[in-house]
Formats: sequence, C-alpha cells, structure tokens
Amino acid sequence: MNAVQPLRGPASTPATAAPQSLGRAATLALYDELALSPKPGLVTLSDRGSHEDMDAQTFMRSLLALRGYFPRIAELGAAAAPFDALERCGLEAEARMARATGGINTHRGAIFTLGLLCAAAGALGNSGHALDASGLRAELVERWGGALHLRAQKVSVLPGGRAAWRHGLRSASAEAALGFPVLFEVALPSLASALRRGLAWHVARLDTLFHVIAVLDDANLAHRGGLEGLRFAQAEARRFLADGGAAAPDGLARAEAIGRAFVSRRLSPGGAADMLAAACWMQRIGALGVHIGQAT
Ligand SMILES: CC(C)(COP(=O)(O)OP(=O)(O)OC[C@H]1O[C@@H](n2cnc3c(N)ncnc32)[C@H](O)[C@@H]1O)[C@@H](O)C(=O)NCCC(=O)NCCS
Ligand SMILES: Nc1ncnc2c1ncn2[C@@H]1O[C@H](COP(=O)(O)OP(=O)(O)OP(=O)(O)O)[C@@H](O)[C@H]1O
Repeated sequence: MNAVQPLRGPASTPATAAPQSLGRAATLALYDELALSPKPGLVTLSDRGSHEDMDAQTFMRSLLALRGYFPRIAELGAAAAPFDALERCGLEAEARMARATGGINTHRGAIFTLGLLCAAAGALGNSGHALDASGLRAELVERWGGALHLRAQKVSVLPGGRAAWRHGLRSASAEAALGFPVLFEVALPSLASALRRGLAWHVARLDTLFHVIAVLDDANLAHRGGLEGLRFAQAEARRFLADGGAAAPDGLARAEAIGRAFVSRRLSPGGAADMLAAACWMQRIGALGVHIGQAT
C-alpha cells in the first residue's frame, strides 16, 4: 500500500490545457495506475501480479520512454490531424516502448486509449471549448469515430484483438469507436462519486477499477483466461461491489484475496487498468468536475 496518499486526489489543472500539460497529465495518470495497490493480477510498485515478464521497473522504463509521445499526439489533435497521422504516432510510441522494455507489452493499450484521448483534448482545447467529459467524447467520435469503426472491423493479429474476435467481444478498437462507453458511463461516474463521498485517493481508484472490471469486455482477461476467465473476473468484481466495494471496512483485504484468485488463474485485467488510467487523467486535467476542496 502507498505510504503517502493525497486525501481526495491530485490537483487538477484548469479546464483548457495546452498539449504539454495534457501529455504530462497522461504520464502522471499512468503512474497513478501503476502505484495503486492492491490491484488484482496487475503489476504494482511492489508486486508483479499475474505477470512473469514485467515488474514496476519495466513499467517505469516504459513510462520514461513515452513521456514525449502524449504531448505530441495532443498537438496532432490540436492541429486537426487525420487518423492515419495519429496511427503513425501511436505505432512509433509502441516501437519506443518495445525498445525500452526489451519487447514487453507494458503500455500498448494505454498508448492507444490515452493517446486518442489526448488528441481529442488537444482538438477541443484548440477550438476554445472547455475540457469537459461530454465535449471530449463528442470530439473523439466526431473526428475519428469513422476511422475507428473501420479499424474495429479488421481482424487483429495481436493477442487481445484475437481473443475479442474469437469470443465475439467488444475489442479495444470497438470500445474506442463507440467513444469509450465504459470509461465515460462507468469509470468516470464511479471516480467522481467516490471523490464526492470523500474517499481517499487510493480507495477511490480501487473502487473505480472494480466498477470497470465488472462490466468491461477486457480482451486481456479473455486472452489469458478465455471467456470463462473473463466471466469469473467480472463476477468477482460484482460480488466485491455488492459487499460494499473498496470503502467497506474489509475492502482492501477482500481486494487482496481477489488478487490471489486472479494470480492463481494467471488473470490480468489490463484493459480495465487502462480505463482507470484514463479516468485519473480526466481528474488531472479537470474534466471530471470534482476538484480538491470541492468534495462534499
Ligand atoms: C487497438 C490496439 C490497442 C490493439 O489492440 P488489440 O486488442 O488487437 O491488441 P492487444 O492484445 O495488444 O491489446 C491491447 C490492449 O488494449 C487494452 N484493452 C483490452 N481490452 C480492452 C477493451 N475492451 N477496451 C479498451 N482497452 C482494452 C489492454 O491493455 C490490452 O492489452 C492498438 O495497439 C493498435 O492498433 N495500435 C496501432 C496504433 C494506432 O492505431 N493508434 C491510434 C492512435 S493512438
Ligand atoms: N499495471 C499493469 N499491470 C499489467 N498490465 C497492465 C497494467 N496496466 C496496464 N496493463 C495492460 O495490460 C497489457 C499487458 O498484458 P499481457 O501481459 O497479457 O500482454 P500481451 O503481450 O497482450 O500478452 P502475453 O504477454 O500474455 O502474451 C498491456 O497492454 C498493458 O496496457
């Protein structure tokens, strides 16, 4: 568990941000995700979860290598770049991540999800509109939704995309084409509600993560555990929430127990981790509508 935690979350920046601030917030949000512990099946600062090939050091190397990418893609968004320019920028970032980690996939999902969100925020900021969640979602879908729909119809050669296709699930690309419904309709309301209830930042993040695991077609879970593994993880998350979630007196202990069950099945909810990072990014750029000192 983290020794020093801000009470309700890190300070958020004003609601119109430059590409540099949007990108910096993305790096910090990925750290928010990495630093959260316990976190079932996922890598934290102190354990590897269900992963044999990576640990916190691998993630930190990857994060450092990606620092320039998020401001760059936010700038592309501000310049109204077409989807293929974003795609090239994303693929370059994937190559940089691979060089930094020795070929290990630490942040492919985050490069995609947070990259698209940074681009949408860059575009929105440039048009002079305030950075709120519904504006961001509309901007993403209007500008790049068509290209993302086409992308979602292609058969992926990557593990998550193949698992999604095999089991008839919504892939990461399909989730993006729909404007990330689980992010906007589940993760953000969960995080905002947890912060408004005055929950500590780490408890709020943990609660949000479980809300996402309960409903997301997480291609990582499906790749590692098949449909059975995905449904098992979703059912565990639903039970956790029904029993009071992360804020319950035994919430952290129950999260740890679920972590042990995930590790024994090699399950890792990587897609849910990306949604959590995206929600933390929204909080950091001020698009969540809840700021320190505003919580009631
Ligand atoms: C679409 C991507 C994520 C590939 O996805 P695919 O599922 O086929 O591959 P992979 O197994 O590597 O999974 C990617 C990761 O997505 C995340 N994820 C899994 N399920 C989901 C989901 N339902 N929703 C969102 N993210 C998810 C996980 O972290 C997972 O590990 C992406 O790598 C890609 O195509 N990149 C090319 C660059 C690009 O187009 N960029 C666009 C602008 S950034
Ligand atoms: N804290 C985290 N710990 C582990 N994975 C995470 C974390 N945060 C995000 N993820 C996501 O999970 C994915 C890693 O999953 P995985 O190890 O299954 O990779 P893979 O290359 O798709 O498949 P495999 O290694 O099983 O063949 C990454 O895309 C990453 O975005």
